Amino acid sequence: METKNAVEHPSFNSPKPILLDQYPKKNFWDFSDIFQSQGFWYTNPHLEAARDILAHFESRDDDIFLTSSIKIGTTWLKALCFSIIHGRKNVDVKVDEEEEDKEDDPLVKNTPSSCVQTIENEVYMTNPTPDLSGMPSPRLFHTHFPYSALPDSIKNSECKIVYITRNPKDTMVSMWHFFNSVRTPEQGPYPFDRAFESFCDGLYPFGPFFDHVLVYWEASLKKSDKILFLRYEEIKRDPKGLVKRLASFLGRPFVNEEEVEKVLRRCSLDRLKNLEVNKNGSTTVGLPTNSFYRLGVVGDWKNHFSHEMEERLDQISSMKLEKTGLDLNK
Ligand SMILES: Nc1ncnc2c1ncn2[C@@H]1O[C@H](COP(=O)(O)OS(=O)(=O)O)[C@@H](OP(=O)(O)O)[C@H]1O
Repeated sequence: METKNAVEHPSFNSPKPILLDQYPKKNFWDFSDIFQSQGFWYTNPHLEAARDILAHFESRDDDIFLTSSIKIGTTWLKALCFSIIHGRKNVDVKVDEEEEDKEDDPLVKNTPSSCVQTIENEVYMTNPTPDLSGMPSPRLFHTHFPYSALPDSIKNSECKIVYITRNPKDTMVSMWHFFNSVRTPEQGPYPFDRAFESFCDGLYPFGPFFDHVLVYWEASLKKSDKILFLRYEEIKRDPKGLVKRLASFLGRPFVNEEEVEKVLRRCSLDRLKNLEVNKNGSTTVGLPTNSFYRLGVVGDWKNHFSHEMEERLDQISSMKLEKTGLDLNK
């Protein structure tokens, strides 16, 4: 096999390096090189996974795909959907909040990322052609891929897609904190103004932000039975209402308010970030599990943005979202 210019990723040990010089390349925050394909930026392992997924992944009608760009609230959505689908065996048993950890909650022993695997990370990056045929239905997966990179079998089957997005300013701040948390003390934090520039230019894994959002938004308008479009801020504002909507969309409506409260309590940021399983250790692709939990508030950007930054991102936002009916600042 030709391996000229192939990039090695020892931690991912990719067995099928692909030729990368056909793709535009940039460096992402000193973290890794990223490559542009069909308007979106990918790391090399993600590009390889995208190719394998396109070639091999067969969706089932009862699959559920959670989709998002990065630092959007994916971990929360994973925990919520997993709890809605698999964590309601004891719905009739009223449990004291303090007893919660002792009962049969899979989230106590498993990170949300191991409960709902990101297909390009845990599934295909570590095993390019995994045999998923024995996996019981409903299969619950997550992906950061843009809609255009999803295989036809996902787009055309009866499977459901839940997309989540977030205010771009909070997303950018969350991303900055996340990638700083995986830098060495010698490297120190990446300069915020440079991070801001690359966010505005869409130069980060699975960027550009607005293009990612818009294609899912448009698809959700055309196929509202198949694609549920959610915003982080909506869930924060009305957690019960949104989680009920989510459960109904997934075909698992709640039977009473206690159930709703239980799922929300189990998936709260405070609880998850303090569970042992999320405090130590790392994901299969080497990211520290505690780096997925931070403040979880709406509006943290105000602590980081200058007035000029606020105006610039608002301008890009208005330009990109004009006439789409979508407002990400609400
Ligand atoms: N349970 C729960 N509830 C509310 N908010 C939560 C929860 N879990 C994670 N978070 C916040 O989500 C942000 C991380 O985004 P992602 O999970 O999308 O990250 S990733 O793309 O999967 O790496 C990050 O947001 P910031 O706090 O603003 O950085 C997390 O704190």
